Formats: sequence, structure tokens, C-alpha cells
Amino acid sequence: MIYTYLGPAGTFTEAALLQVPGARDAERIPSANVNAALDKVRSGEADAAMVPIENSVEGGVSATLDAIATGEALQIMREALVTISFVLAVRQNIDSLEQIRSVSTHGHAWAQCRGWAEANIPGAEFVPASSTAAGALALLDDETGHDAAICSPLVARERGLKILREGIEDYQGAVTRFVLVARPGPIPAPTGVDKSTVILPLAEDRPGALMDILEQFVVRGVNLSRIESRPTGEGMGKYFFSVDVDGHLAQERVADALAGLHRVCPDLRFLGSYPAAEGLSSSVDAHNSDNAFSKAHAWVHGLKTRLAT
Ligand SMILES: O=C(O)C(=O)C[C@]1(C(=O)O)C=C[C@@H](O)C=C1
Repeated sequence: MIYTYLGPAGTFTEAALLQVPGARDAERIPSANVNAALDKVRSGEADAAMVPIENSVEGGVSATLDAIATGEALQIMREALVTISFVLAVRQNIDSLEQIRSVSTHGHAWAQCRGWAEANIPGAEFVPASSTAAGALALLDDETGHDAAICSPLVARERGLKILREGIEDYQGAVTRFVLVARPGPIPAPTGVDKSTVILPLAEDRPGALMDILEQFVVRGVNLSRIESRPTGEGMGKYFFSVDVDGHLAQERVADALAGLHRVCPDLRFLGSYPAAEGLSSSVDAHNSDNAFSKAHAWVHGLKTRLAT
């Protein structure tokens, strides 16, 4: 297996990839951004890419949500959760917060430390970086660049960076969710605690269009764990929904909901069923169990055998 991930080495995304059994000893190619990582998978240069998709404080990672929703089809094989904590790393000549005029990090990391930054380095300019590790490593390479970087404690320690403050995140215990994405292939077998992801473009802007979609889940007792609307880029007011549901394609209620969605949303994109990284809370009523669906299908099938030909 050849893996790629949002690099350079030392990103939270690499930490997520290292949770995948075997990834530590496999070839790992860093990519400069999410699109580059997914392109490597689409072209066959890598077999799978780990990319961030959602943070418990800042929400969805738009670059990933958009890139997997369009273009050549991809499939989510698994997910990984990483607890996020940030340090403030500085150049060797900086000894106090007052000396910091510019700070670099990834946009999602900046959003998670904004309160701390406003209170502690109010005058500092934010310099966007392609990842937290890229912002941190520039402290070593680029003598003319920013004074400080917000990054993981790990990359700061491994690269011998000077740490001025630790635990600067606004919300302790924040978590980022990552997905491992591959070219479409076999769908991982159900584990009993699974998720499925589906992209639902709105066919037309009319009253009840979202209700038609949600109804497909509600009537089959399928719980949604995430729903986000993203602009398609094709003009104002054009959106698709990116949805995670509890359950696996192998479960009748999920398969039946997908069939219903295909009728109301024919351009939908199924992004996969895969093991959930943590236990799901939703329970399934008896009338939405596989058994109830099988009995109902068998009953209708029996009736149909009596149709006059
Ligand atoms: O910059 C990194 O280290 C990343 O892995 C990216 C990323 C993100 O996109 O959310 C991952 C985790 C943190 O929430 C901040 C940044």
C-alpha cells in the first residue's frame, strides 16, 4: 500500500494516518494540499489518501467536502479521530508574546485558537499555511518569514522548535475527524457499528426539496450524524448536501433509504460504508430491523406472484 496525506510530516493528518494498521511501515507520501492528495489517488500514484473532513469546533473542512463530492469517483474506506491540542512555537530570538508580529498556521487551526490569539497576541498578523506543520517548519527555513506558528506539540518537539505556550486551543478536547479515501472498490464488511456517506445534489430549488430527502431517512429510522450544505460552484443558490448516516449499505433500512434517495435525487453519489470510529448512539426500532424489511419484501413478492399475466 502507498498512502498519501496532507503533509508535510508532523501534521495532525499524518497522526490520523498512523492509526491505520500497517501504515507506519508502509510508504507515506506527503501532499501539499487536499486536492493534491486526492489527485494522487485518482491517478494511481497512491492507493489511499488520509484527509481531514470535520472538526468539532470549526465544522466541515470545505476543501475535502467539495473535492470528494465532485470529479472522478472516490470511496471512503475508514475514518479516524484525533484529539487536537496546539502549542505556540516561535523563532529562537523570540522570548515573549509582545515580540510576535505575525503567526502562521492552517486556517482550521487558527479558527480553533482565535480567542486565545485575540487575547494574547492581538496585534499579530495571521499568515495562512497549507498545514500546521508547514507553518511550523517555515520557522526553521524562512528567516524572513513569520515570528510564530500554531502547531501540534509533536511536530514542535520533533523539529526542536522553541515552544512559548502550550494548550492554546479555545476548546479543550476538540476532535478532528479524518477519512481514508481510495478509488472505488470493495465496500468494507459491516462491523455492526458503521457509517455511510452520501452526496445529494438538489435537483431543483423548490419548497420541500430538502424535506423529500430527509423523509427517505426518517421513514426507515436511519439516523443522520452529519448534514452539511455546500455550494456546487455553478451559481448562487445551487447546493448539494453532504450527509453521514448511522448504518451500512448491507443493512436493509440503509439500502432501502438509498433506493428512495435515488428516486428523488438521481444524481446522488454514494461515498461508501465504513466502520465508525466511535460507538453510535442511535437505536433501531423493530419495524426498521433487517428482519422486518425481509419479511415485508417477501410478503410483497408473494402478492406479486398472484398477478395476472
Ligand atoms: O494542519 C494540519 O496539521 C492538519 O492536519 C489539518 C487540520 C484541518 O484541516 O483541520 C487538521 C487538524 C486540525 O483541526 C487543524 C488542521
